[in-house]
Amino acid sequence: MASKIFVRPISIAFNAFRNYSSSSKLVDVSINDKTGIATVTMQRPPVNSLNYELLIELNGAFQDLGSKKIKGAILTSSLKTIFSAGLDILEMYKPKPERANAFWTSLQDTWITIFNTPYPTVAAINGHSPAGGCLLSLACEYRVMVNNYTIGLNETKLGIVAPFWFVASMKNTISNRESELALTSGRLYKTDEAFKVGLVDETAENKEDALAKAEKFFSRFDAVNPIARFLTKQELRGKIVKVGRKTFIYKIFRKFQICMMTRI
Ligand SMILES: CCCCCCCCCCCCC/C=C/C(=O)SCCNC(=O)CCNC(=O)[C@H](O)C(C)(C)COP(=O)(O)OP(=O)(O)OC[C@H]1O[C@@H](n2cnc3c(N)ncnc32)[C@H](O)[C@@H]1OP(=O)(O)O
Repeated sequence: MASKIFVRPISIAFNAFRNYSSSSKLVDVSINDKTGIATVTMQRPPVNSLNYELLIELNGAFQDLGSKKIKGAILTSSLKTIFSAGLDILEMYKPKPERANAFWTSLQDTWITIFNTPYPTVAAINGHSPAGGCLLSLACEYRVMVNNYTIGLNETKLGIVAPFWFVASMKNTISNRESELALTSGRLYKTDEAFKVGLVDETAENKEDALAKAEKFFSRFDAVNPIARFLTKQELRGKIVKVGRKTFIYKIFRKFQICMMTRI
């Protein structure tokens, strides 16, 4: 039996941008009472493009799950053929500086939250997952992807530069060499190709199969102390988050991105 939990309303999560708040539910969160597994489902048709509101809801959902006793969380999509199309291009087209700032902050915060959860995470990638969609899946600990879709950081093909924390997330998952080849060419991998290089950990026939495989991943930790597990995760991922969040370069880079966005 699955119980629903409410995602924090956008207006409360980010009062400074009340004008942009939305009451629509872009993220569904359910927790299976029997298994203790949470499923976080993005539901922003047509392509789950990541706008400010969706990011705020996603961040809130993963943060709230930190206060629940869950076994793990699965990130997936309600759409038939798309996991997420990445950043909402409309957010990058002539935005107001405040909106651009809020958008980038929400993107970075969401990445940090998912990358750093105390509980295990799996992306059940049930559709195409370019750019920011790929980033979301890389923030999870494990990826199961349905056959015959595409995934990757294709920014160079769009004439844009993937921020260094996108790159760091890729390098945290596949080799430096493969990351270089993939990022410089803006490669989108098909599911089987992504599996071969380790960008995804398992392939699946369909969404149900992906969810079942995702659930199975959590059983690896049945005999593991959750605090020891989390501290180990932090040991492995902490440096990347620190670089992503605090450095001077990060601040400069963000200013640069916002500057680019507001000038286009
Ligand atoms: C991108 C230029 C911005 C320049 C600004 C530069 C500033 C610096 C910023 C630096 C940013 C760095 C990091 C960037 C990360 C990103 O995530 S960028 C976004 C990258 N995303 C993509 O490349 C995906 C593009 N979309 C697709 O490949 C396909 O749409 C799909 C996801 C595979 C789905 O295909 P299909 O099922 O055939 O549907 P479509 O008909 O193509 O699309 C349906 C409608 O959805 C709209 N749409 C698609 N993607 C997006 C998106 N990312 N944002 C907003 N809207 C999107 C598409 O236009 C269709 O709309 P309608 O025509 O109105 O139906």
